[in-house]
Amino acid sequence: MMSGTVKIAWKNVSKRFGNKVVLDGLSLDAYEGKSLVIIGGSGTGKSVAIKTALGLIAPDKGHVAIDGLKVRPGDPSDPGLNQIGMLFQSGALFDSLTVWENVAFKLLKAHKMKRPEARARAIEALEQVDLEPDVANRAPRELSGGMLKRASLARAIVTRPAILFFDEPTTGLDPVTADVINRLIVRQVKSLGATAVTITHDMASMRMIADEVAMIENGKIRWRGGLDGIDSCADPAVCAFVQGRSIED
Ligand SMILES: Nc1ncnc2c1ncn2[C@@H]1O[C@H](COP(=O)(O)OP(=O)(O)OP(=O)(O)O)[C@@H](O)[C@H]1O
Repeated sequence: MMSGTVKIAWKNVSKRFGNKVVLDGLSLDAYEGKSLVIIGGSGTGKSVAIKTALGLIAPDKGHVAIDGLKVRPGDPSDPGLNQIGMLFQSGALFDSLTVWENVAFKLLKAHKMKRPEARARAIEALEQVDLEPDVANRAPRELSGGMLKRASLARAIVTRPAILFFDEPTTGLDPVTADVINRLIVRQVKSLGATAVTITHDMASMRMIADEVAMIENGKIRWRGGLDGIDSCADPAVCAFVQGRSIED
């Protein structure tokens, strides 16, 4: 088990939709400056867990704390929520704005930054995801799928957030773009000290980016540990999942 300062803590979080229990007393810590990867079968509540930390879904029971302070869902002044950069699975950009305006959206709107400075920051973020500065003035519809994903990632990191959430960042990407994304996640954590929480089904990506892995099953954490625990098959269900076998095999 890891030690250090707890940045994000899910404390006994439960959430149901109708009569479907999705999270059932989920408790999990994400440590400062570390990369936590969440794995688990489809529909087990991984995205819902992240959305409770983003303040987008309010738990029925329990709570999420950032820096020891309870997150206030929907409150734009919440100090924890303001530290978060998020790469959504869809990663949609506004087509009415240029790429740089999309990337700098939060700097322009929330931080009220002047346009030349915000544009320079956007170009810097685009460079970090290996996109050329000439992409800045283009419309999102002129970009390929992989370039869009990179631009969405640039938007997530442009505010230099202390916390980054990635929901399936490499899904549907070619191996080269997936590698850029993986390296970027590692760089954000290792050089900039960010805390990263990533949901992924991509086991190669998990191996590249994880300091620790947590597996969700039936709305709670089934297992957590390092990659060594996966390789030594500390929990047969986890190693079956990672190897892509059903547990009956
Ligand atoms: N806003 C909502 N209203 C109703 N049901 C929801 C809502 N959000 C999620 N769910 C349900 O909660 C369950 C868990 O969804 P979630 O998106 O967290 O799964 P996941 O583990 O991220 O799955 P996947 O790996 O397929 O993305 C699903 O059955 C989903 O339909």
